[in-house]
Amino acid sequence: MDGEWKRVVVPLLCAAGVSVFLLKWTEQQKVKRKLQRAREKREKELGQAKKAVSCFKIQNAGVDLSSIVTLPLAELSQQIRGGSLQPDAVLHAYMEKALEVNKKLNCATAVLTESLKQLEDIESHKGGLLYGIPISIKDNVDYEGYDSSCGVLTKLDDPAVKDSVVVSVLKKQGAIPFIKTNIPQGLLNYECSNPIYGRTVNPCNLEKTCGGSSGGEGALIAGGGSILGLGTDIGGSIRIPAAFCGICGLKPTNNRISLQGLSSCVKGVKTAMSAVGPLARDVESLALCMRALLCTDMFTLDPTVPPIPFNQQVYESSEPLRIGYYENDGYHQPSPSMSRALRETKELLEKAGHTLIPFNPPRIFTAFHEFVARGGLADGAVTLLNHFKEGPVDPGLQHQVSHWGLPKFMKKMISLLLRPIRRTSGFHTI
Ligand SMILES: CCCCCC/C=C\CCCCCCCC(=O)NCCO
Repeated sequence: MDGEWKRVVVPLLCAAGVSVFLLKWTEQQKVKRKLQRAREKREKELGQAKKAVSCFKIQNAGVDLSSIVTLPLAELSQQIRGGSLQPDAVLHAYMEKALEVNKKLNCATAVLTESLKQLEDIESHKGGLLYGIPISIKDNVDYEGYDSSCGVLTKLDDPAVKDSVVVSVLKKQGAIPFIKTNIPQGLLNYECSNPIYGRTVNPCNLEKTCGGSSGGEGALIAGGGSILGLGTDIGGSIRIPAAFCGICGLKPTNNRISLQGLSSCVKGVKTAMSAVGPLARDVESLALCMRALLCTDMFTLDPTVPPIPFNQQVYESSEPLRIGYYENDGYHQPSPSMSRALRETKELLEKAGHTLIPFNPPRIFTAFHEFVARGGLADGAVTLLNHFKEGPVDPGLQHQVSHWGLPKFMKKMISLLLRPIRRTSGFHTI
């Protein structure tokens, strides 16, 4: 009897072991293939862009593309409008520069080769505020036919069915979105790395991060490969890469600019919402982008956006302003260099005649832990974690993902244990 039992169970156990191994191996192969497909797609687009630039250069030997990318946005726009520069030359000039910058910084997730087709009827947008201006968009901003990957495998091979409202409006204004830029996985980090497209680095120092989550934008624009870009920001995702890369960025009030057609790994969060905003080399360019976006087309395409146009009068006014500022929010510690920069800015503004008023932002602890962490993970992080199940987690996010994935009773226990020191630890909310 003893021997018979073994003869049945041992092969069964072996078969089960082999099946589990095969299943795991098949899953791993599937993940590898998916990653490879995404990377090959990007390589193909980069190759197509390179070819398009070469062809353009052969056919237009007299055009100096390298001088085009040195022009500030206002001047570039003026020259295109005046006819001394052609939109096709400008687009190819930026494509060439973006390819060069991407080689160094790894900041692109896709080249929108569709943009070359947009040139065919670009003349019909001659009245637009951004007529003929090539622009970059962050990976999570939907552009028809392209993935908005957010750096997770679940969102690959799932191209957007239509343009986001911001892309539609900018196209109507004559802008030509030509490249999508890299992000940290899940858009939840101030670094810029994900397992699909890798890490983007800072153009000022290749050893350093470009910041995140709109890190690809920061790097590409600061490197000279784009003149204007769109990012998104909840807790610093436009402002941090802009600061790290030495360019300008604006996080407008939430829903000042339409959020329709933006991809994310969390759904329905109302307590800490993302905002769309521009990044560029100078403030004037940010203002031009806001002016272009805040138009009837946007208010019609997305009726949830308050129809308040850009206030040119306020923007141009030289009236002295009362400006609120704080040096430290009592929660996130600024580095000494940040404090110094803030003080220097304050002094410059005062010298220019403005009044600077210190204030303490109220209840930062509550804002972060209750609104961002608790609100963002209100379903016990189920939605977010589902996006990480299929494939590799970026090392920069592994720590957080492991915490989010702990069984509920363990989270409760740790939360109880940490409650006495709740002001210095946020674990009980996460
Ligand atoms: C609203 C989503 C929050 C998910 C909760 C995660 C909990 C803690 C991590 C907070 C990190 C927030 C980083 C936000 C970065 C950012 O601004 N991303 C922009 C996305 O458009």
